[in-house]
Amino acid sequence: MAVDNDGIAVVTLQRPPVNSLNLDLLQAMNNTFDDVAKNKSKGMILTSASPTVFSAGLDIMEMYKPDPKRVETFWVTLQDMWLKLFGASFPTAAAINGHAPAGGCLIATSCEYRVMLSGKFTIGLNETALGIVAPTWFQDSLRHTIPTRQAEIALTTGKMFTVDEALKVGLIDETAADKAEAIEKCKKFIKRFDKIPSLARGMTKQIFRQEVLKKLLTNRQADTKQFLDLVNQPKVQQSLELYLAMLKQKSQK
Ligand SMILES: CC/C=C\C/C=C\C/C=C\CC/C=C/CC(=O)SCCNC(=O)CCNC(=O)[C@H](O)C(C)(C)COP(=O)(O)OP(=O)(O)OC[C@H]1O[C@@H](n2cnc3c(N)ncnc32)[C@H](O)[C@@H]1OP(=O)(O)O
Repeated sequence: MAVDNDGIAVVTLQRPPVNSLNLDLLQAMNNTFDDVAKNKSKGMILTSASPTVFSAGLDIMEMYKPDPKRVETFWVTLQDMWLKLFGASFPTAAAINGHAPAGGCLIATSCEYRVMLSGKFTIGLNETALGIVAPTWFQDSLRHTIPTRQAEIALTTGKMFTVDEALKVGLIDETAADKAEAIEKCKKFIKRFDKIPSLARGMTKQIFRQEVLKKLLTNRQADTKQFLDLVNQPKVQQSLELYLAMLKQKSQK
């Protein structure tokens, strides 16, 4: 992960090939979010070092034949990442310079503003299409971004939106021709707050988001147990094995 700082922190996810979210990347993200808060940056922009993938979502290898202690730490660290990002008092924006399926979409929808590169990229919560249920807080992040009815249809169908569709439904706020333009547009959004007192802004955002945050905070243990029960089911392990094989086969074509 690289951080440039000109008052606005540009945080670049840098875990080739597809920025899949494993324990190490999530821990690095959490440390970075803490640093951005401590450094009193004007705001933070999340982007990717890959030219085609913003983030492929959760690293499936963390869930396949997992070590019991590590997989629990993995989930708790993912919860922490979301609580820090969705609940950040500083302004946040995502310069989405590639595909953003599942957990990649979670990161983007946890930010306050999204600019995505025009092109053949897709974004969405595709969990149901993979035979799994998007956790409540994943669903809440989407419901917080697009109209409830559109969110329900997208979640139940596991819809991956094209860039045009995402713009139309409000899943992204703007498009850009390239990464530099996406970052500039995100900076422009963050600079809108230059004349707004940051304490009032931050508290207003937290009040606006508190219901959703509280839901996970009060249900953390149950949410973790639900995940662990699911991931340890032989049938789920079988599906993960098949899915991994399918991804490998596709990448070798
Ligand atoms: C599937 C989960 C099933 C069960 C989970 C069970 C229980 C869990 C319960 C609750 C959790 C619910 C929440 C889940 C949220 C998630 O985020 S799950 C992850 C979902 N992500 C995806 O489905 C994306 C899969 N990837 C892709 O579609 C493409 O890779 C992508 C469009 C992002 C990029 O395409 P491309 O540039 O062509 O790259 P390749 O496909 O060729 O991939 C390059 C190598 O990267 C490996 N890889 C890709 N995605 C992942 C991943 N998410 N985790 C680990 N590894 C991944 C891919 O296999 C290639 O590897 P190789 O080079 O062959 O070694």
